[in-house]
Amino acid sequence: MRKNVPLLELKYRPPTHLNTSPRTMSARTLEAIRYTPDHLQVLNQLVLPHETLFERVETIQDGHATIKTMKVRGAPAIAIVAALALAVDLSARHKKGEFPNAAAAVAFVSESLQYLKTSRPTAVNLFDAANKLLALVQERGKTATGAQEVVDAYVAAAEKMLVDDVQDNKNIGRFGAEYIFGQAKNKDNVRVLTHCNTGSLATAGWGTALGIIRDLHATGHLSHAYCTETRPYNQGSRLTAYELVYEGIPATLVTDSMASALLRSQPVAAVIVGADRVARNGDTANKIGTYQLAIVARHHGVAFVVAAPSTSVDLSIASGAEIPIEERAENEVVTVRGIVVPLPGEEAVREGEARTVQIAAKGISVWNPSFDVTPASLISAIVTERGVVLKKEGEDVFDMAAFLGK
Ligand SMILES: CSC[C@@H](O)[C@@H](O)C(=O)COP(=O)(O)O
Repeated sequence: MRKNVPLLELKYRPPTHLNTSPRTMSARTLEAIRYTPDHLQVLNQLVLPHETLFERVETIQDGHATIKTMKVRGAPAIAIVAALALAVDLSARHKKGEFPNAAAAVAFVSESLQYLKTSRPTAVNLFDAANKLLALVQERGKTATGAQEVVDAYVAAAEKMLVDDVQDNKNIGRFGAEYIFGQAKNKDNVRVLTHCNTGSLATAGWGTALGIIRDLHATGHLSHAYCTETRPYNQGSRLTAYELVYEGIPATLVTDSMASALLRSQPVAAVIVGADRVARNGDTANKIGTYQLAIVARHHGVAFVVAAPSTSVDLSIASGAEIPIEERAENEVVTVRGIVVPLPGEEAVREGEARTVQIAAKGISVWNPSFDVTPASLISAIVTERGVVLKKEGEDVFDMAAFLGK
């Protein structure tokens, strides 16, 4: 067996005042979305891990801005925040008597969903949720005698999305953990690598790829998790690392450029990632850097597992070539945000203060695609809440339509 090389261990500890979730499988799961009827608060992920700041979302404009600026991010969480932002806005307007009849409420829902869909382009969950909610409200509008029935139907469906996502994630966690443990060669030393953030902060709770890691840990089958930094936005070092430390899961942070060296030096059983959109053939768009991890995993004979709810599957597209890839602002690449820490010998001025600093040469041009597409041929399995999708013997692609019975 290969010797374990000690790698940089996570240094910071999360604040102790964070809220905990009452969900059954872990009393310590973080939450990004706090919702009670008529009241929505979203954890501002731009200031994590240094600050815990919940911000109120009252209107669809608030919801749109929260998603676009990535205060909330992660495919399932984006969809749920959009749905709930409209739920609280719709209810408030209805209470003020803004909808004279059912048709007016349906029209407002339709326009609002159209607007919310313009917040971010790659993750399909937002579009899937918006289309389902619109269809439901249009149907209800046909028989409703007043706006109240339309509002009630919309709010109930949006709230159900929040509840269902947690349960779906727990099923993904269970199926994925069984699959990875089942195929691991060394069951006494199951190590996994993950990319970006796919945990409680990226979903309604629990997480997809990180949900599998939680499940492996909860069942005593995980030896160690590695998470990438995930440049340029650092969802790995800021958010996944935070969740792993918070939950007490044995974990080590690596920079993105260390993945090949890690897979050569450690007995990693699987690379596990989330998805923003899965095409009919299984090609998967996920956070930039996922594709190169899949190539590295293939080179080292390591399983490459995608974990996503079926709401991330877009059966309307044949392959990943049709997935729109969001390009984001240059400043995400040339700057980093953090808190001031004194270096040895340095005077500790303004220690702990949040700062954004320029790290690249001024004037350099930047390309900042937020996602890339991993071809199905490099993916070993796609884990959904309905089970594990595998390729047929000798085939290079998945049949997602057949798996979903469509
Ligand atoms: C369960 S979240 C799955 C993906 O959405 C996640 O891996 C990812 O790529 C998130 O990207 P982000 O740009 O942070 O929204």
